[in-house]
Amino acid sequence: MTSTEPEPTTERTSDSAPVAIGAPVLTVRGLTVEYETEPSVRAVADLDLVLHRGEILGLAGESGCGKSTLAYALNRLLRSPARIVAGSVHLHSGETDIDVLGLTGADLRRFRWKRIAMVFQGAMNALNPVLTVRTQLVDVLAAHEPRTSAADRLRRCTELMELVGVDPVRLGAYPHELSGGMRQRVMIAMALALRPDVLVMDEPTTALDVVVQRDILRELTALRARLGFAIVFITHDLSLLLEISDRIAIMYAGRIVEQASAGRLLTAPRHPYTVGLLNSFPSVTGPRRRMRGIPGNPPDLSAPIAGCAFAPRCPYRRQPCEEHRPELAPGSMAACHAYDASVYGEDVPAALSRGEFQPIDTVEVIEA
Ligand SMILES: Nc1ncnc2c1ncn2[C@@H]1O[C@H](COP(=O)(O)OP(=O)(O)OP(=O)(O)O)[C@@H](O)[C@H]1O
Repeated sequence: MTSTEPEPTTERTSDSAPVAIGAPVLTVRGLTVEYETEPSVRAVADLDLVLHRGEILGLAGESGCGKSTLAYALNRLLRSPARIVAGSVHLHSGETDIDVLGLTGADLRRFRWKRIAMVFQGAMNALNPVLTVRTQLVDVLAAHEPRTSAADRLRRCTELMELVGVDPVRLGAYPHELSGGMRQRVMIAMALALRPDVLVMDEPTTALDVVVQRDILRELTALRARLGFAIVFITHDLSLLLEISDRIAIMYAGRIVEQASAGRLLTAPRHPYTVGLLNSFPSVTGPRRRMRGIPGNPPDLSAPIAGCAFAPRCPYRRQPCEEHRPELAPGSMAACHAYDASVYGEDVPAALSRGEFQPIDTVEVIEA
């Protein structure tokens, strides 16, 4: 059992229903994605991830760290110039083990929506403006389950609308007759129409006001408890992820640098980047603290990175950080040399253990 493969647990969700987090449903190994531009951009690098049945995995990181590229790769939705250059993605559904990167043609079309469905950024504007909600939902069902009768499809449309909290009388509405929140709920209904194993959500609620956003997310977590699908939820809003996720993976420069339960991440973050992110937003429930952003910018992913990609912005960097890349090894808590005294040259800095992040110009940076 490694840090990327937690023990199956039973979590309690916001609706108080116990959720069994089960066996792996999606396993990603060594995934590497490049944009073949001039120069090429390595947006996802050697990434490992295990998602469990019924789990909500939050994926956080600053803009440009590769979150969307990863999401699109999982669902085989990447378009040129993006290319998956290495790695594997396997979906485990019952007795079936699907090699996602090996799918082509009709198998690939069947896989999308049916196994992994996606709700992406701005999805609520992706509904066809000249078709009613009913027609669009029926189209998804008819395309993937052609043997069902018209009456069955209509019954299913009503069920789906009820599932996402929209009155089924709205099935006859055109998208412009619905509020943003309702359109987003309809998109979630479409994504759930074929009972997927995994729902990938890329910034699905950022365009909505906070109250509507929270309502939708509360219902979504209740739905996964009832239906048992797993969710990969992507946003740069770490405070939101801490509320809804079972587990959180922090991405930086195309790699996962820390992965932990939401509770552990909040109370005992390990990677200096995670610490920096946590110090960048106000805590609603925790103690008041001075907020500081992380100075500097993420690295240019078109240039080779020697050592730790975060080192130039890290107040705890030492010489080895600039020379060798730290790995998120099985069993390790964070991809950071500070947790390996044999490389770092001293014990974990006390300020890092306390979860403090000080901008580099206000602390003494110790070079080995
Ligand atoms: N079509 C493209 N051609 C070249 N490079 C691209 C392309 N799309 C994305 N990239 C680059 O890939 C890297 C990862 O981008 P990606 O959109 O996956 O990050 P992200 O974390 O999802 O960002 P955001 O939160 O802003 O959506 C960035 O450096 C970006 O500039």
